[in-house]
Amino acid sequence: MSKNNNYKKLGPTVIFIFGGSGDLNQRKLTPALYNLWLDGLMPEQFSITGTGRTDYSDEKFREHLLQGINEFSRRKDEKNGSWEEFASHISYLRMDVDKPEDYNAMAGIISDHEAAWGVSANVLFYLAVAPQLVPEIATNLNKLKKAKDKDKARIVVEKPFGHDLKSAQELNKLLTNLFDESQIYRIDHYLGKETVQNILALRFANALFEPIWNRHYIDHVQITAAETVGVEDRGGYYERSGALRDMVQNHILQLLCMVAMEAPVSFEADEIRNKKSDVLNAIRKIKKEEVQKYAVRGQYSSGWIEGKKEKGYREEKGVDPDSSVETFAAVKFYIDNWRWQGVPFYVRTGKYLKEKTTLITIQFKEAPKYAFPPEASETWRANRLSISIQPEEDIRLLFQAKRPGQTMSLNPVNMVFSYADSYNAPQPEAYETLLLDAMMGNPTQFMRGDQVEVAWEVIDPILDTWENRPPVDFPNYAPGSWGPEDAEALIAREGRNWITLPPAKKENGN
Ligand SMILES: NC(=O)C1=CN([C@@H]2O[C@H](COP(=O)(O)OP(=O)(O)OC[C@H]3O[C@@H](n4cnc5c(N)ncnc54)[C@H](OP(=O)(O)O)[C@@H]3O)[C@@H](O)[C@H]2O)C=CC1
Ligand SMILES: O=C1O[C@H](COP(=O)(O)O)[C@@H](O)[C@H](O)[C@H]1O
Repeated sequence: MSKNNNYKKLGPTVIFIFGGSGDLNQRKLTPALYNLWLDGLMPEQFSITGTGRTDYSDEKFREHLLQGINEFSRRKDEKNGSWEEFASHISYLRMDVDKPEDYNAMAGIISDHEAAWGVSANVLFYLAVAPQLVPEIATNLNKLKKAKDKDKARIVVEKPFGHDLKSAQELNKLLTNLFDESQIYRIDHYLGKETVQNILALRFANALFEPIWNRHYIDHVQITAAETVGVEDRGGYYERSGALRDMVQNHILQLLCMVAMEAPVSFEADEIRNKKSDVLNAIRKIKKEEVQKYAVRGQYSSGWIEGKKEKGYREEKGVDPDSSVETFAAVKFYIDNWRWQGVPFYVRTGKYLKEKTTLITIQFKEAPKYAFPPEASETWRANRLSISIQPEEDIRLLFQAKRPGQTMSLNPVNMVFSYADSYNAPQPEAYETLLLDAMMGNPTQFMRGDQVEVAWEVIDPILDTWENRPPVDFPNYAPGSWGPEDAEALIAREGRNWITLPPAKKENGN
């Protein structure tokens, strides 16, 4: 959003990353800042300080981050001195967020930079830590004079925001007591993905989809966010989270909002957020006694993927050997408003699934009258719009076509828009877009407090029910599968099936 529209040169900025020694910083945040710097989008004067309890020297910390650049960044270290120059802006501060005295060093870092630069700097506090640490950090930050400067200081809070509705409400209350709402950036990195932002362009910059984008023409919507990795080293975090909190409460509900929202009248931050809030408010709350009908949970066992034996979730580091935390979740939602009444939205997400794919499918209804001979085609459900968010980045419109030949034989074909074929330039990563937005003070693609709370209201009954009714059949899916059988049944009993897509280039040759 920020890049072309209203990019302006940023003022001197001091960045602190709480959780600097953690996975997110190594995997996404530092690579994003590095790419912004390579693209000339970082401020002229800036510093980045990572924090954590791990005992790093500045040098070791930079080495750790360089590994992340080489493994995860869209641009690796080209060994031309760029990384060294960028890394000279990075330092490490060993601190425990629970110790108020450790925050004094932060005040010192800010004032040292301001003295060296001769200006009052902007400060970005990025909280890349588990939600239970956020209240402590926010309370301690509030004692720093600079953090209270609403024109200069911003606080980015990672998802999940809170642990449930109650804690999210408490956290919102705490943060808005301590800081001005304009300083608080609740991040959901899916909102920074190019392909996600493009949903707004697809829907609201084209007139052709709107007339059919409703219950009269759409049979159902599917959202799949599948990963081929397990929880890796994040067992400690995941044990307090699970798939529903980690992915559905935030990323998946935000995707659902993008598909289901009404047209905004402007691109003002609050206008977009209001339209999304309307969707979240209209999602039917699942009654506790109906959770089993609407939601399915799963946990991966040990098993083989690509010739390699993988551990079951219960054997992962930091995980309780009897854990009932779900690594897979599928839910059927309904949105009770005029546009979507009666249209099911099936969503699913999980670790160690068969494919890495984030895919939104809009399945249109059957043709009202099929004049072709029945043998012409096996399917009447041929009209489908597939929005591939990642790793394929394309949009496909599936429709029936006549096969060449003397018989009337039909088969579905795709009209494809592919990012790679249409644009040469590499796409920025989500965190690049969002970090730039946060530095610029553009909150459009961040969550407002009320949105987060309503999303918890949607999820809480499922969480409560699952927590109070431990699963009897865990583990219940093998790595490399599409999750538990019950997830297939959730959709199959309504005469539908989960849709996955082959790479676009292979699909049309049939
Ligand atoms: N990893 C990812 O791909 C993504 C993560 N997120 C979110 O980011 C957040 C962090 O996740 P992730 O990086 O994976 O988690 P990690 O467990 O890898 O990192 C947690 C960080 O918190 C720090 N920390 C924990 N306790 C303290 C303490 N008492 N004092 C100081 N620092 C502390 C750790 O530092 P140390 O151990 O050195 O003390 C570490 O740097 C989560 O909310 C997650 O949902 C969001 C999107 C993607
Ligand atoms: O927020 C999270 O997202 C990642 C998946 O992000 P993606 O951009 O690679 O799709 C997920 O692995 C992680 O568990 C979760 O915390």
